[in-house]
Amino acid sequence: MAELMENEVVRAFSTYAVIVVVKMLLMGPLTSYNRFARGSFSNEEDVARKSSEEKKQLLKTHPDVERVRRCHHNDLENIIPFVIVGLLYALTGPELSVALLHFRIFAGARIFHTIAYIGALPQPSRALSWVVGMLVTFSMAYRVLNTVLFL
Ligand SMILES: N[C@@H](CCC(=O)N[C@@H](CS)C(=O)NCC(=O)O)C(=O)O
Repeated sequence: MAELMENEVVRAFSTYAVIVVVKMLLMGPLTSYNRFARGSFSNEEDVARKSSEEKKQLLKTHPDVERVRRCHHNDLENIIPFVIVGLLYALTGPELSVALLHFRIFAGARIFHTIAYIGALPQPSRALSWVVGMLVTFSMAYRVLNTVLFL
């Protein structure tokens, strides 16, 4: 493992994988913040100490909370495949400059996707960032299959 970490591409991958995973993890606290700020809870036990009138108000969805949840869900759909495919890609021994280009574009695209989603920026800004991120993962998947295909 320590030897593997001496490989520059693996180190670059680890860096960008952690950046996008931490970004994704932060969607949880952002959801919680919005729940408290907007008064929107989804479980009876979360509002157990409130009066029944308050409970009725608080046990409701709020568009801002749902937006962050959808953004988080979209991260799960895209960042998990990036981490799995990206690790395999890093192990195929690509050129460092090409690998860095993949990792940087993906990280930039996903950070922009979050800004576009949370900030409700006009489309196609979010769609384009999603497509760019997905193309990076497909490009890495192509290289992995091209290198190791064994059916
Ligand atoms: N599961 C996604 C698949 C397609 C997708 O990821 N589209 C991008 C660009 S429009 C997106 O940001 N979708 C919004 C979302 O996943 O909530 C969806 O339901 O939209």
